[in-house]
Amino acid sequence: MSEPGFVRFDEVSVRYGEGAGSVLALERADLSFARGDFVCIVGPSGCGKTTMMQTLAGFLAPTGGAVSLAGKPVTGPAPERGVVFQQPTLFPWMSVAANAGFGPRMRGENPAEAKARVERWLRTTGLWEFRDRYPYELSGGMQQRLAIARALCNEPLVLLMDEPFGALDALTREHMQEELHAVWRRTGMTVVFITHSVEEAVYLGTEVVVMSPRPGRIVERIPLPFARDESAADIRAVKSSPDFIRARERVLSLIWGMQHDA
Ligand SMILES: Nc1ncnc2c1ncn2[C@@H]1O[C@H](COP(=O)(O)OP(=O)(O)OP(=O)(O)O)[C@@H](O)[C@H]1O
Repeated sequence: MSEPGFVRFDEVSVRYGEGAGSVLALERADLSFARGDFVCIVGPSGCGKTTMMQTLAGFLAPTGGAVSLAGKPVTGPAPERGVVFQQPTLFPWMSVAANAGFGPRMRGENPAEAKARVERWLRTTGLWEFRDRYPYELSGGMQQRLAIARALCNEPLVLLMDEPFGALDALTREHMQEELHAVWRRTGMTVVFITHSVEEAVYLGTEVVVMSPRPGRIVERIPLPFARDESAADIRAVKSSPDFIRARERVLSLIWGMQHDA
């Protein structure tokens, strides 16, 4: 079922600007993974995580190498690649349901099908009873759930998340991690997730990808068992288990070592 090259970064380099003042943000980054994987990218600040994700989103063309999804080169943004940012970019004048259904509506999809999909994802993200409210009536966590529901209403092949829980308080963040994990388990979707929280990455990821300081390269890929463990639904139990703490410390010491050597 799963294709190892579902998402591929082939020797991807990105240089911002030209000449002496230019910045090489990413240098021949190579990464490939299968459909259904939950890939968490971590690394020191400024190492090129967002740059890498933007090449997959199609917001940024690499200066070298190529990015592909499901065998097709990425040449620009498309609904098959849903993006969720740290700040939920919602339309304040639209209701929750209208925000969620924006993509399908813009593409002129069959209204009954679009409506069913909106209901499905608003129910999945616990927002169905708030469907007639407006973004300002929602908490920060609910707004971010809506941003996720809106991306999922486009039925993307891959969901790209750049520090999606970075602006939330610690308790809400943990709750959101649990919810995202449950949605991922239920749907088997493919996720690329950038985070500064190693604990979050180790809990959510089927794999943690560690990048070097700028220019960013992939220095280590660490497969993780926690996300796929059937008995691991209880976030507190997982995060306090000795195996989890060992894995978290391993990733932390890798990043710590790189920052120290830099
Ligand atoms: N538009 C731009 N023009 C010039 N330099 C840029 C631009 N965007 C990013 N950079 C530089 O490229 C490097 C990588 O940035 P990027 O945002 O991808 O890193 P990051 O790992 O996501 O950082 P952080 O963890 O701090 O969010 C940084 O040194 C940054 O200053």
